[in-house]
Amino acid sequence: MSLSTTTIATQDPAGAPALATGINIQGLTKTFSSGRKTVSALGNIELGTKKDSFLSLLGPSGCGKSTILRILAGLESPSSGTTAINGKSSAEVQRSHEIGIAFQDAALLPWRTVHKNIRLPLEVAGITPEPGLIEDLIDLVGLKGFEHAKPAQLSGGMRQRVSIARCLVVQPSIMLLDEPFGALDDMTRQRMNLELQRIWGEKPATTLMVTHGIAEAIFLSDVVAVMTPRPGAIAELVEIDLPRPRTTEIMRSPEFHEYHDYITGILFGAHGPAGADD
Ligand SMILES: Nc1ncnc2c1ncn2[C@@H]1O[C@H](COP(=O)(O)OP(=O)(O)OP(=O)(O)O)[C@@H](O)[C@H]1O
Repeated sequence: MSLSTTTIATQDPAGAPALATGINIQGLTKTFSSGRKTVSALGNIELGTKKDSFLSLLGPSGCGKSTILRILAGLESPSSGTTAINGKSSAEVQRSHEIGIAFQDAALLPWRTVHKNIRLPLEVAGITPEPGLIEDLIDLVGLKGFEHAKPAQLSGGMRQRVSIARCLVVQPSIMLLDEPFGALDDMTRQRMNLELQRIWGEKPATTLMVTHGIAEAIFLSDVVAVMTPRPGAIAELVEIDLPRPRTTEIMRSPEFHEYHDYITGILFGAHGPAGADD
């Protein structure tokens, strides 16, 4: 297919530093050891994106997607190699409270209201929210009227919205999203993808999203990094050259289908069934 040449991502961040001003991963490997057993999760990851671009990691189950995200977030340490986001190390990023993280499980505190769950990261950081910030976020994710509801009173989609709002409350310049809508039904997931695109469009942030959804990855991303089975490596970077804002109609366009077929070919062609959702 006629994919554009990659201009906002690189598999050689050291050789193309201008293309790695966002995510910058060089020579990254990760081996887990427990007892006598060792698992080589990541082979040798070289990956760079431009600041404020949206990158998705797509690949077979167990290829190390979440491990990359966790290392970038500073929740896991690499066996070798270096990572940086927006020119900062994971430790610096963590200290500066400019990172928003959301996981598949909304992981809300059940005894706190929507408002207080969203406020939590600021409390932990000892930061007083600007007046109106939490209310604006509640509005942004479409939860007006539910400020004082507890998680148990919300649907799964609403809980994920709270989780996204909580991710945004630190006004992140970096977003790390680990299958944020993986647990939702297709329709809710599509609505959430539209919301996420809108939110990201209003305040761009260097973003990495782990997903199993090929369509979701194409819809949201500037670049999709397709990974090989474990030990994970980047099979190919696919730049998604579709105009923004993207609408659900675009998902029915020939261009979208072309990307879908192309990525499916990388995932399932060379390496057999690879475990993507759609
Ligand atoms: N803390 C850990 N201890 C031991 N092994 C681990 C640990 N975390 C991850 N692994 C292993 O590393 C490999 C990569 O795991 P990871 O969760 O990064 O994959 P993934 O691509 O995100 O998978 P999935 O798509 O199924 O969520 C897997 O084989 C997993 O079992």
